[in-house]
Amino acid sequence: MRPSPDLGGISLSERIEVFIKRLPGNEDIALPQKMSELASGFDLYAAVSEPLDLGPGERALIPTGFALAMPAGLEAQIRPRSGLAFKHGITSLNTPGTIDADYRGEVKVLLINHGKETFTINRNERIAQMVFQTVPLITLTEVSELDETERGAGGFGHTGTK
Ligand SMILES: O=c1ccn([C@H]2C[C@H](O)[C@@H](COP(=O)(O)OP(=O)(O)OP(=O)(O)O)O2)c(=O)[nH]1
Ligand SMILES: [Mg+2]
Repeated sequence: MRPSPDLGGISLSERIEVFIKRLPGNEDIALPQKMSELASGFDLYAAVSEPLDLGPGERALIPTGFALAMPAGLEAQIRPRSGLAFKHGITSLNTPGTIDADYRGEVKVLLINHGKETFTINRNERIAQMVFQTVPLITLTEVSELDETERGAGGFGHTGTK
């Protein structure tokens, strides 16, 4: 058996428990679901009270009907679904959206319509996906000088013309 790398206490082979709370009035909304065994993301379902029309260029904050509590050292990212983006131009404006470990409010999805047609978001429709990630606990230490590297300050394409 191969050993799991140590990620500061979080073992990749261990399941990490994240608490999810359905918010009142959302008993009919599906909880986030993985659509295949090893999917990265849990698909998120729209908790709009009635169908919401998103016209070309319009954006809207879509409720999901749940809140989370996850251990320190995790975050959740809200990412677009590629099918909605490809077929309809529907994506998440602030992708990847950041759900902080200490956030206890309703998880929301900021959608924008980059397509040419109005897109209707129905209750309980899958609108985005949520991927959990580990976030190392960092202390930022101010210094007056940084070490030297081969790259130095080169960036923004300095290694080639394309
Ligand atoms: O797509 C998103 C992005 C954020 N949030 C919630 C959870 C997150 O923990 C909180 C704050 O998000 P962020 O830090 O991106 O927003 P901000 O503009 O910096 O607001 P704040 O000052 O509250 O941190 O809003 C969502 O529900 N969905
Ligand atoms: Mg913030």
